[in-house]
Amino acid sequence: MATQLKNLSDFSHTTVPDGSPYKFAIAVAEWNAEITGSLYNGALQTLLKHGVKAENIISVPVPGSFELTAAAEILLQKHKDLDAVICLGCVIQGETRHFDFICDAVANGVSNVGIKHSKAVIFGVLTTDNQQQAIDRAGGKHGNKGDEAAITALKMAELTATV
Ligand SMILES: Nc1c(NC[C@H](O)[C@H](O)[C@H](O)CO)[nH]c(=O)[nH]c1=O
Ligand SMILES: CC(=O)[C@@H](O)COP(=O)(O)O
Repeated sequence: MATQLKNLSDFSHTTVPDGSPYKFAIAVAEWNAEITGSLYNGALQTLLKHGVKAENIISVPVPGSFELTAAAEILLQKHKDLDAVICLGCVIQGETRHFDFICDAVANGVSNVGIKHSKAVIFGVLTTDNQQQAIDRAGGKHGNKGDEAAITALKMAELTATV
């Protein structure tokens, strides 16, 4: 379903687990900081709203979305008690194919890190044609992808703990 047909922050249709037992890390890219800052605030507030203790949330900045894969690997290596890692970024198409390489690298990279560690690594990265599309998905008319990423992390933490 395209984002235009749903709101990234509407979870009234689903049950969200209690987050109090779980520990999360949030890695945030500094590129497009005005966007990623909104994603981070959305993810953080959503985790806290659903019972995650502030002391159980590790937040780390990385230079760009390409570095999110390395951050997820480092965090899961150093913090064995993490239940999930949320990766937040915003990649906006420029004049060259650099966009394609970054998006492919991050999507495949964070997926592979999660599989390697048997922990959920959440792909909370906006990959947009332009700035307005990013604004619309970082607290704008389509909601906040950071909220969605946090809800996904909570659900996957419960799955990992209960299967
Ligand atoms: N153009 C964007 C970037 N580019 C930087 C890369 O992510 C990376 O930091 C660099 O290639 C060095 O390894 N990053 C974003 O997150 N968003 C962009 O739009
Ligand atoms: C996604 C990017 O790296 C991109 O914004 C960089 O812009 P350009 O492709 O014009 O160099």
